[in-house]
Amino acid sequence: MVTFTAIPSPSSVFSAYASLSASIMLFQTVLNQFVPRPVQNCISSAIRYYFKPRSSKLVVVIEENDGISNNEIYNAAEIYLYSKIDSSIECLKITKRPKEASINIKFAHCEKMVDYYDGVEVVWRFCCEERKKGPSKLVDDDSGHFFSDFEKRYFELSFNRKHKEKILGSYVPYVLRRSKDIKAEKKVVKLHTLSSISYSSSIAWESINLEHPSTFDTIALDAKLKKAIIEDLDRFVRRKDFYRKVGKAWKRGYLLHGPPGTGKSSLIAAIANYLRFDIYDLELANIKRDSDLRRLLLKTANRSILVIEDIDCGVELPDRKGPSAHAEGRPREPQFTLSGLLNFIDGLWSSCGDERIIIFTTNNRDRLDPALLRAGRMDMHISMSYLTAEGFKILATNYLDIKDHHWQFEEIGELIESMNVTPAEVAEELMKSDDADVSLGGLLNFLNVKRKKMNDDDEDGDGTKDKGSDEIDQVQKGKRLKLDINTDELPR
Ligand SMILES: Nc1ncnc2c1ncn2[C@@H]1O[C@H](COP(=O)(O)OP(=O)(O)OP(=O)(O)O)[C@@H](O)[C@H]1O
Ligand SMILES: [Mg+2]
Repeated sequence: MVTFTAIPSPSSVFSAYASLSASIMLFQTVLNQFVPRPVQNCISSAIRYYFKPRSSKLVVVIEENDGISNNEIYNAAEIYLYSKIDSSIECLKITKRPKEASINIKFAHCEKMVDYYDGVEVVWRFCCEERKKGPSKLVDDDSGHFFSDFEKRYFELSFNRKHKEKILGSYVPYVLRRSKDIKAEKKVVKLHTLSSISYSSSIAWESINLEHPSTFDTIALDAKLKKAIIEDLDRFVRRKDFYRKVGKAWKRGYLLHGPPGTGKSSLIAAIANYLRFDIYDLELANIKRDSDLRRLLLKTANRSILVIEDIDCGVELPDRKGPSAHAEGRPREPQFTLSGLLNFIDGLWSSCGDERIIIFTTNNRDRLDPALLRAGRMDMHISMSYLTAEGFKILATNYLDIKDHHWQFEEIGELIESMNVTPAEVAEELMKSDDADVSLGGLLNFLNVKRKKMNDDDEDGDGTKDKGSDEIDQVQKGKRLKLDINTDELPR
């Protein structure tokens, strides 16, 4: 069977075209004459929208500022992209403020960067335009500094629209997370101490950069104890959801106890440097009232360490039963009390702060109020004690750069094990010369003199060594570094 298809003749095509053009012209004339201008605009943009060829690209604009506050995603993108700058970038600008440790890098002109996430290509474009009208704005640069702003800055993030869910739901949160980590790495750790305000009787926090070089590598500690502390800190910082789930405040308390010069303050600095947490050094002797304590503690920031050194002798704390009697028999003003401190630790601050560490130090744990020692208050009791032969090797590596075994190590190690010598004493000897042989010779001499003095004292006295506390008893029995963890309190 044969079928015939009718092919339109050129004249019929031309006449159809002519009639279509005539209809469009008629439609335009009607539109111009009878329809108001705003409605005309709406109709034409709707027509353009429906007949425009569809692009597969989706562009997301991330402005620096929404007119009121900074855009967190913009700041995060800035930090994230600077960490990925490659040779394609032609011009950058750098800044550094006096209190910052490292330089800040920023794009100077419009730039384009390509990134890949889970196999998907994303293109970032940094755009920077001069503001056309209006006064320049004051902009907070995310570090508490304000500057006048003549430019409008934004990022354009473009990708294939079929990956919209992946990019907005997972890539953008990833950029936010990465920027937080990069910021934490760069963060300058601050030490906040109390100072009195000249025009009033109150006291306030004052901060300086913590330039204490102590780290877990430089601190002479029993390897197991060091590992346990690091693991405890790591567990603590990653357990946000756990603390929320069990309804516990996200805080952790450590009690460091041990003789002077055994590294309690150095360990605090090592913890702060490890976590990049600020330290708030609370000197109890400066605090007069509970209300001052509350005010100061409320001013401390999250991700910080509150330190109370020498808790046993910083201040005579009235006990928890209330005001004690004054020397003249009059009741003492109910001012700063131990219960105020403990209430705060247990309650007030716990409920309004996140990622807080509290560290108490003491030279003598036996002298502490039992209220401070009861289970659950301090999560970990860390005993810092006299130097061991193993600890000495860490100090020798740090101070003298001796990596391998030195011929004097054995003799020094044996002497150290046989007496109570603090890391501070040994560190001081090791600092006396750059020459390892000279330093170690000096240390050996120091240890021998100390040993002889100890023997002489023993002969003069009742034949026992000067122990003074239980802790030293444990040292004599070879338990040099002890770690008690209140295991009930440990999140698993
Ligand atoms: N365990 C240690 N590892 C490395 N260095 C140490 C250690 N202990 C002490 N030092 C050295 O001794 C100095 C004094 O130590 P640190 O101030 O940390 O002792 P402390 O236990 O806090 O003493 P105090 O009870 O008197 O406050 C430190 O600056 C450090 O150089
Ligand atoms: Mg100290």
